[in-house]
Amino acid sequence: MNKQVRIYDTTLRDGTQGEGVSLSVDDKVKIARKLDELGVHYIEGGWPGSNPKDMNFFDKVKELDLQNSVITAFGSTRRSGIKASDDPNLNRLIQSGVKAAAIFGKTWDFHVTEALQTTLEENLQMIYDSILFLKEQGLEVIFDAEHFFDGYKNNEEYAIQAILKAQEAGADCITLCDTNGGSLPKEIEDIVKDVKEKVSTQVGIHCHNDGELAVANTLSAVRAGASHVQGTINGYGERCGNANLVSLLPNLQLKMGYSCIGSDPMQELVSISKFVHEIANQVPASNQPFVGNSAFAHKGGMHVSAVLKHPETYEHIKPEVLGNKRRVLVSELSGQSNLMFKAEEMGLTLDKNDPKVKEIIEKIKEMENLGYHYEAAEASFLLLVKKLLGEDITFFELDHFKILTDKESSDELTTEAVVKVKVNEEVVMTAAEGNGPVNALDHALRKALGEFYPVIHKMYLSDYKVRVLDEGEATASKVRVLIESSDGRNTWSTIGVSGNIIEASWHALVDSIRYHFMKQDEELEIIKKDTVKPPVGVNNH
Ligand SMILES: CC(=O)SCCNC(=O)CCNC(=O)[C@H](O)C(C)(C)COP(=O)(O)OP(=O)(O)OC[C@H]1O[C@@H](n2cnc3c(N)ncnc32)[C@H](O)[C@@H]1OP(=O)(O)O
Ligand SMILES: CC(=O)C(=O)O
Repeated sequence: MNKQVRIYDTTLRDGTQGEGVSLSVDDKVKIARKLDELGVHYIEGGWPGSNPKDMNFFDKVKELDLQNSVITAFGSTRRSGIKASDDPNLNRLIQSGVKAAAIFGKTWDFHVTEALQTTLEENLQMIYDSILFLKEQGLEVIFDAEHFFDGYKNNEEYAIQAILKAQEAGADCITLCDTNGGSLPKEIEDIVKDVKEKVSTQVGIHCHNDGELAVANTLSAVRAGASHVQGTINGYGERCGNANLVSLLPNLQLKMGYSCIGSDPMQELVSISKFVHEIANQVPASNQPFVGNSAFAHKGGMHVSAVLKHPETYEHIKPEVLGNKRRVLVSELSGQSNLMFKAEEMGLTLDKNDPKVKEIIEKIKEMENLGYHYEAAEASFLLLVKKLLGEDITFFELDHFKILTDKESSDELTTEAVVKVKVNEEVVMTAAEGNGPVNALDHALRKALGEFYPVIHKMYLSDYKVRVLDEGEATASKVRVLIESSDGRNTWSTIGVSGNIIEASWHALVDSIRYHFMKQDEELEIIKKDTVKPPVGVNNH
């Protein structure tokens, strides 16, 4: 049996009801294009009766040549006491030019009397009239039965009456909504089963995540017979969000065997999740299931040892099928397996039985005890390993540096750094200004080294983070400095730890520069082997 589930994405409507999420029309169009590539069946674009931006979206999206998705507009049943044909909201749904509309209506008696402040009978009539009106205009109509599960638990007879009204009016799909997000998977499953016995129309599910069960509840509804699934990319949505489609899709398709989207688009899940986070200006959670950076990151030595033998020992699914990848972290919790994996990844030849392996692991643990955190600074980790293996990755040595910060009466704060370094037995001293001590040091060091290694000008610092390690010591605390650097193509992270923030920054800075020189050196070797001229500015020291 080919089990099918229709995927209904509401990132552009319910997703934008999430705090901090605001999308421009262009953002919405870009996301719609991606969702179509992903192969969702419906894209709910917004509420045309709510604001001009959403109406604008429906105009713009017509220009896209969508291949897979039907654009849907959202609205509500007519206002109480007026004709459906006179309701501005319903009319805007038609004016938006969509082929499908989703309207929500009340199915919980409490909401009818308290929120709508109308009679139970009038609400049923509102549902009926609104759906009929849209059907008469030739639209496919999805009825979102708002608060259905709470309604069913409080007044089952009325909740069922409400959805039967929607069916009678010709709704194409009745979506049962756990609007307050408080239901449990077993309740959802039992209620959906009961509904499936009572209605012949397609049943859908729309769950909120207030009990952190939106995905589980949605899967329970599907088990009970729901075949239309609503959710949002990354789970954005009102309050705690909606069912996360990024988790639902692999669960439904790869674990439960439902056909939702193709297997090729499934491999784009990581990239789509990141794309939407980026456009919505949201910071992705590293531990986001399936697609997060840490979703397949193994840290404990025991885990790494087993994963290297058989990945399925600690992985519930293959990362590649979602476009993700396996990572191994190095820390004080590492064993030799972590080191061997990293060494291979970094192109180092290391024999598992070499006594150096144990020495390196011990050194890592010792350094982490001092406050180093190598999983966040892989470039420093590589330099440490190379040094312990006896490779010369020094490039230059510090003779000394001095920093002078001057606060003038004019309130101007100036910082100067003087750096004396030794390169190939030659001593060079430079001075430079900066907007702070680290910046001044960076400038002075670049001046000093630029003469010997012009490639230094190809790199720049892209991020600088400081963390106080033992807050109890107040200004005498130890600090950890993490520096991220880039050459425009690659980025790398380095670390320094000290009781003095300038010294910690110096260590991180020096590691960053050494790593860059080392990489340029390796690149030069490769280029030389390919008998191509070295890039301009690369020194063969
Ligand atoms: C469960 C969900 O997520 S539903 C979607 C919720 N999303 C949004 O609300 C975002 C978009 N909303 C909006 O832009 C505005 O709320 C609008 C334009 C739709 C309405 O704005 P206003 O007319 O100023 O009304 P307001 O938002 O204060 O109140 C909503 C009104 O709709 C009524 N209403 C609520 N649900 C329904 C319904 N299903 N059918 C008919 N009327 C409804 C309420 O009773 C209330 O009526 P009242 O003004 O007579 O008390
Ligand atoms: C329709 C909808 O968004 C809800 O009931 O949560």
